[in-house]
Amino acid sequence: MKESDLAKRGMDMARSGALRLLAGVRDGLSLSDQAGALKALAPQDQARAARLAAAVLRHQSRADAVIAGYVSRKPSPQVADILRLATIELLELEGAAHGVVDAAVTLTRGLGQKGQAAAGMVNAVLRKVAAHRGWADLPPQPMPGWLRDPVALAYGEEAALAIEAAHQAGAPLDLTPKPGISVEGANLLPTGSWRIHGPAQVSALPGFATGDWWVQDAAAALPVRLLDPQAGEGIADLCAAPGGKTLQLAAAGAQVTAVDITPARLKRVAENLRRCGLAAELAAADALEWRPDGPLDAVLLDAPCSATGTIRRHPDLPFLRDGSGIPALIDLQSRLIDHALSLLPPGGRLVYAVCSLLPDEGEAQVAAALTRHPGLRVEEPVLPGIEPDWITPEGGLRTRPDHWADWGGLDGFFMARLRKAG
Ligand SMILES: C[S@@+](CC[C@H](N)C(=O)[O-])C[C@H]1O[C@@H](n2cnc3c(N)ncnc32)[C@H](O)[C@@H]1O
Repeated sequence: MKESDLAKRGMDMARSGALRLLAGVRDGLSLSDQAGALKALAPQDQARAARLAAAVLRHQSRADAVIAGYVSRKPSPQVADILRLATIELLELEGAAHGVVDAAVTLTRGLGQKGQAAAGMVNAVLRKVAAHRGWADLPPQPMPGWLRDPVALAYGEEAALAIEAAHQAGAPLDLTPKPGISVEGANLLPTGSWRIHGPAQVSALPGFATGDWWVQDAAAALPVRLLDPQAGEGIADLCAAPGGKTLQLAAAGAQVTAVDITPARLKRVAENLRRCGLAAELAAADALEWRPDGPLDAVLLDAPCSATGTIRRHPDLPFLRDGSGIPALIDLQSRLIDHALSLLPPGGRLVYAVCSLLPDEGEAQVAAALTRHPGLRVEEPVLPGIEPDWITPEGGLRTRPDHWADWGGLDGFFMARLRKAG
């Protein structure tokens, strides 16, 4: 087969793979749930399929707005995804019109009898889409109402739009190195993380095999920096998997116990520790019931949350959630805070963190903990590289995807360092 035929075949496989992933998301499966679904494809085609599916999820509302101008009635869900994929390839990824349109028509025909009937429409619509002007002026995909309303209320309408633009732009690759290590080919960020822009195969990067660093968003690396672990301290990492923060604590020389309720996820902590040559005790347990064998100096509680701060990396999240699980998460978070505090001696410190944009899971949780626990204090963050406006009135640290816009943003997190009464 000629090289150009091989490339076309690979691209066609990636497109079909992307459509399978999108159908999975419409059926309620996350992209990471579907990690093994495209095993039959070559690794580079799997990666391309995942990138195409993510692009459709990031730009869906913009693609739908363009397509709506050229269709007379609503297409079936499968045809809608084919039209969206082709529209995004044409207008966002600047794919060659004839190749993209032909591929979309072939994919539509592959849907059986109904597809045969729709193929002519797909061809006609996409020829008009290819000539469409004004794509860049369309607003970014809005967050769903259950998320947008509280975000706009908390940070303002302008910030909500900037957050949506950051979701659309996606995220760079951030790495946390072991102390004293520089990462070849990456840029050092002010907070100490290293950043790589553009697509990268993580396992092929220098330093991966030798365990010099691990993948961790620059914001996700801040809770451990805020805790300021010292060599030899006994620290519990509650809700630890897949273990980015466990690795940071262990690399600082702390005696870490990593607790997680999901044994399969705890296995990933073990794998990450092994690759990086670091050690921690692992406990598969409900953090609400777990108690340490000996005294602790500090606890890190990276609580289960809505994960709405990570939409740049998980563009499927807004399509999979409807916000109905948030009250139960808020209740669990406050019980976890109370239990974490009960594990500490007087004067011990707790860092509470969530990768959420919702103040109810962050700022409000800390305010409520302060009223439930007289004598508990918030200690203001003193960390290299953080911006003064990330510090909240109650002394926590709030990062948002639209922060550091010129450097590629960072995930939405809230964290606070709490000191138990002495
Ligand atoms: C936000 S993730 C933690 C990320 C992790 N700290 C890191 O830095 O890689 C939340 C974790 O909480 C765990 N989890 C949820 N409920 C739990 C509970 N009651 N006890 C312990 N772990 C729990 C989940 O299995 C999940 O791995």
